[in-house]
Amino acid sequence: MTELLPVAVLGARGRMGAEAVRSIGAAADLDLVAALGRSDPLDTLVSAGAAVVVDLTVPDATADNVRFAVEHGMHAVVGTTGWTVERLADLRSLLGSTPSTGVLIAPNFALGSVLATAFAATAARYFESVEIIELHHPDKVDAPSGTAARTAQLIAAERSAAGVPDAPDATRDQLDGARGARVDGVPVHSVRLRGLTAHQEVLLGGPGEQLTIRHDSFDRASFMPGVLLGIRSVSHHPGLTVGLDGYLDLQAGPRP
Ligand SMILES: NC(=O)C1=CN([C@@H]2O[C@H](COP(=O)(O)OP(=O)(O)OC[C@H]3O[C@@H](n4cnc5c(N)ncnc54)[C@H](O)[C@@H]3O)[C@@H](O)[C@H]2O)C=CC1
Ligand SMILES: O=C(O)C1=N[C@H](C(=O)O)C[C@H](O)C1
Repeated sequence: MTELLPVAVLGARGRMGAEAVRSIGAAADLDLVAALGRSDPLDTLVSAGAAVVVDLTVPDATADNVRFAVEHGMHAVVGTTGWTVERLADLRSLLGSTPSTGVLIAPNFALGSVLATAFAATAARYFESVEIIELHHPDKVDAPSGTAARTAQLIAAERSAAGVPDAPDATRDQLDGARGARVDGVPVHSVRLRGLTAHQEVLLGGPGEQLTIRHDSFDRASFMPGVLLGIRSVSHHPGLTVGLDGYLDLQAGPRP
């Protein structure tokens, strides 16, 4: 009989955590050994024998949770936002001392979102202007979304590598925030609206034309295949991977 993979969820009573607990519980190859909330001690991960820890908590807690997991020889699959450049650097250096441990930081687990971000980064080489609008439920604590920040970073890197000049913007007179926040120079606008789940549009403009790349998660079920893929794959990807695209082959196959 094949051994089940022991998995623990942090943030298990949150919106995403509860969905992940259900999906892991329904997976025949996974064994949910712990489902922890905010006041449960992290030592439970060790006594439960978790091999993979899934972090779906809050930006203030996630870095310490992942540090604990790595220091105790567990792989981590992280959906929580709040991973600044400094936090990622600290994690990379920690992982340097445990080379067989894998950590996946996935700003978005939905396949469509991962693809939309990749398409937008490619398209951004060819358009003069690019702006991001992300739209979420009003219970979200962070803005801009992790997905929008990641998309902006990838867009900026592609534009810089391709030598695309900064998008022109003649605005001189504005109310604070009217032009959004800048992430690596890319304007990001955050909408919070009851009824929404998680949505993003990348607007690309050139002379006489516009391309809009939009992704919608209508339900948190959209994130679950990516969470399960992360759990099953993380031990095969030692070190730090940022973005689920690191576990996917997004290149087009051979043409017929
Ligand atoms: N990567 C992805 O595809 C997705 C990522 N997210 C991100 O996941 C995170 C959680 O989102 P939601 O579930 O909507 O939030 P939520 O607020 O519903 O859930 C967070 C849960 O974490 C718990 N918590 C806080 N500190 C904790 C700690 N130290 N240990 C254990 N549990 C702790 C809270 O009590 C709460 O139950 C956010 O950062 C969100 O942006 C959300 C959806 C998809
Ligand atoms: O808080 C959410 O809901 C989401 N958070 C992630 C983010 O900030 O990008 C992923 C998705 O957008 C849902």
